[in-house]
Amino acid sequence: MIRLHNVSKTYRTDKVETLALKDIDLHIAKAEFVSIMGPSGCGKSTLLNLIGLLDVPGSGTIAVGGQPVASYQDKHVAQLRNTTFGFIFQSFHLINDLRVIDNVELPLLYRDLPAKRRRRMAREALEKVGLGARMDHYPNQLSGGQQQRVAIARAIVGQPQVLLADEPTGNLDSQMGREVMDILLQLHREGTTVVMVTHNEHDAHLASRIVRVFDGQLVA
Ligand SMILES: Nc1ncnc2c1ncn2[C@@H]1O[C@H](COP(=O)(O)OP(=O)(O)OP(=O)(O)O)[C@@H](O)[C@H]1O
Repeated sequence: MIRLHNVSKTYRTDKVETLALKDIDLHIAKAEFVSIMGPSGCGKSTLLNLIGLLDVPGSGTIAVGGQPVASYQDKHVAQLRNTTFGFIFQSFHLINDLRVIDNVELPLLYRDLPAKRRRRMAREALEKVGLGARMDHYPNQLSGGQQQRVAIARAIVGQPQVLLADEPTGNLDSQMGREVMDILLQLHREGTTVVMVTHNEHDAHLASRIVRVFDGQLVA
C-alpha cells in the first residue's frame, strides 16, 4: 500500500544541517496496524509526515498503491493525500471557535459534496466515536479524551484508507488514552490501515507490528 525506498531527509537552516532520516526502507501493507517507536528527536514525526505526503524526501522514493508519488503533479499529490490519509495529532488541533460538528465537517469542504451529505457524514463520524450527543458543543466544553475523539471523527469523516496518528494518547490520562486506543483498534478491525507514533510501550504493543527508529534509521 505504501512503500518507502532508500528515503533520506535532511533539514537545512542557515547554520545547521540535520539528517533526520537516512536510507529508510519500509513497506506498510493494506490493513496493517504499525507502531513507530524511538527516542525523542530520532525522526518519527518526520517519517510519519513523509508517509502522509505532508513533506517530500530529500532522496529516495515513496509509492502509494504502487505509484511513485514523485510522478504526480502537486495538485494531484494534494488530492491523493486528502483522499487516502486521515491525520490525528497529540494536541488535537481542533478549532475552538467552531462547534464540534463543524470541526468534523471541515475536511469535506474541499470536496464537491452537497451540504446535507457533508452534515450526515460528520454526524455519522461523531456517532462512531461515541460523541453523537456532543455535536453542538465547542471543543473547550469537552474533556481531552473527548477532544481527541472529535479529532478522530474529523480524521475518518472522509473515509480514508490510512489513519496516521502522531502520539494520539500523549496528552491523555490512561483511562482516556485507553478509550482512544479502543477506537483506533476498532477502525483497524474494520479494515483501516493505522500508522501510529507513540512513546507508550503498552499502546505500541496493541499494533500488529512495531517499527523502531534510532538516529534516523530503522533498527531490526
Ligand atoms: N522543520 C525542521 N527544521 C529543522 N530541523 C527539524 C525540523 N523538524 C525536525 N527537525 C529535526 O529533525 C530531527 C528529527 O525530528 P522529529 O520531529 O522527526 O523527531 P521525533 O522522533 O518525532 O521527536 P519527538 O519524539 O521528540 O517528537 C530532530 O533532530 C529535529 O530537531
